[in-house]
Amino acid sequence: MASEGLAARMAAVGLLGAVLGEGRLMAQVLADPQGPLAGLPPGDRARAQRLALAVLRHVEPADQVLAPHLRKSPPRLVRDAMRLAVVEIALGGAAHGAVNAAVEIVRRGKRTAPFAGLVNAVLRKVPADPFAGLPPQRMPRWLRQPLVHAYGRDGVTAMEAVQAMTPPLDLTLRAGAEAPEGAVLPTGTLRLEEKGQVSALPGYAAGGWWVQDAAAALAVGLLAPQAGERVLDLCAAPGGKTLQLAAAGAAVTAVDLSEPRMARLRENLSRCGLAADLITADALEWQPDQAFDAVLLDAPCSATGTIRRHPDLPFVKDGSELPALVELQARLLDRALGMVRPGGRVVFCTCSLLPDEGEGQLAAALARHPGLRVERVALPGVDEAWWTAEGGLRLRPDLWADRGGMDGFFMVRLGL
Ligand SMILES: C[S@@+](CC[C@H](N)C(=O)[O-])C[C@H]1O[C@@H](n2cnc3c(N)ncnc32)[C@H](O)[C@@H]1O
Repeated sequence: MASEGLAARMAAVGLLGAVLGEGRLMAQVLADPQGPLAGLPPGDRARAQRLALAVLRHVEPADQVLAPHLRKSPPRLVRDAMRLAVVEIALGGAAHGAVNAAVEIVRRGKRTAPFAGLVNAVLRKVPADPFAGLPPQRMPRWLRQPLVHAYGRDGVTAMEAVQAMTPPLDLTLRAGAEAPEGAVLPTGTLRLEEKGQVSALPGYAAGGWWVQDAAAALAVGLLAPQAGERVLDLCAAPGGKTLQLAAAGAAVTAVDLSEPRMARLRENLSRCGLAADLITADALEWQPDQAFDAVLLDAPCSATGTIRRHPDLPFVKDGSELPALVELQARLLDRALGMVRPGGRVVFCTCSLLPDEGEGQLAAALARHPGLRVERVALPGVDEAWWTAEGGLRLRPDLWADRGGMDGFFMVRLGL
């Protein structure tokens, strides 16, 4: 008899194979119509995704639990099925269900079936609290090293502890909007612990809120758009910040290179009853007719600040894209500075933990543009300690750790 939840667990193991075995990003695998979730009902899809993400947050400790019981490494699918069972047990799932499912998944494959006995024997030895005393999963070396240099060993361990947690769901609210029940953070973001389906939450259809991490929501606060101002959102899609700018009453032009991402921005604007001028173009080439009062540049980056939401990233990326990204960010920032009127302002931000994509970009921009000033503005709920000596905001996953943390970001406002 197929055990309950088997289809979702098999799909989760399929997702793990795609990420850990084939080096594909989770977002790509989820969007693949032939991918491991093909044909699954929505509930199973969501469960499979949740389980795979949970395993990706704990691969290292799960392997530490399994290692003493394995003389040699079993085939990938067998290992992933065992990792899944260990993580389920660690997160409080019923051990018998998790173990039976892993055995069944392994039994179904011709090549893996001979390992069913081993899987059963090993998983029956897993204690009720398998991760007790184990450190959280570490970030890969290419990333950890510069982070230890920037934030110290304890700082990085604190970030890793938050990255091991399931992140809360953060919503940016419009004034007076109907919203689900949650905790309002000091910066105004509404935080929900229990997620479920986003589109089923109160107020979704009315469009009074949208999903956006608490840290990401601060960039628009820093820009402080005024009603009627002409604001350019450069690298805008899928548009969490575009919506904020439009909701503030600014006349927004949103530019992004990616048509599929722009389609999502269009949908988001339509659901929320907001408007912006959308332009699909390369920001390195596109030229506006007239300068803007303000520009928000949310530049493409390593996204290392979002690992708690995208735990696949450390297994897929190796840091080799970094030099090209750093160069692109600098070119985009120079473009942004050229599109704002004298006396205007630019906010530069990246969802990266790496100083090369944040503090380093600020230092380099100040050196390239001698007239540029860093502007600090009062932001409700923002701790004084989050500002850097140079006037940027350094946001880290371990800030508000007891409330569920926040994405890593660097942001700075520049005045011309
Ligand atoms: C960090 S994401 C932007 C997130 C967005 N601001 C938001 O709040 O939802 C970076 C974006 O930059 C876009 N991008 C990358 N290179 C670009 C370029 N040369 N010109 C325009 N957009 C670009 C990507 O398509 C991606 O959507």
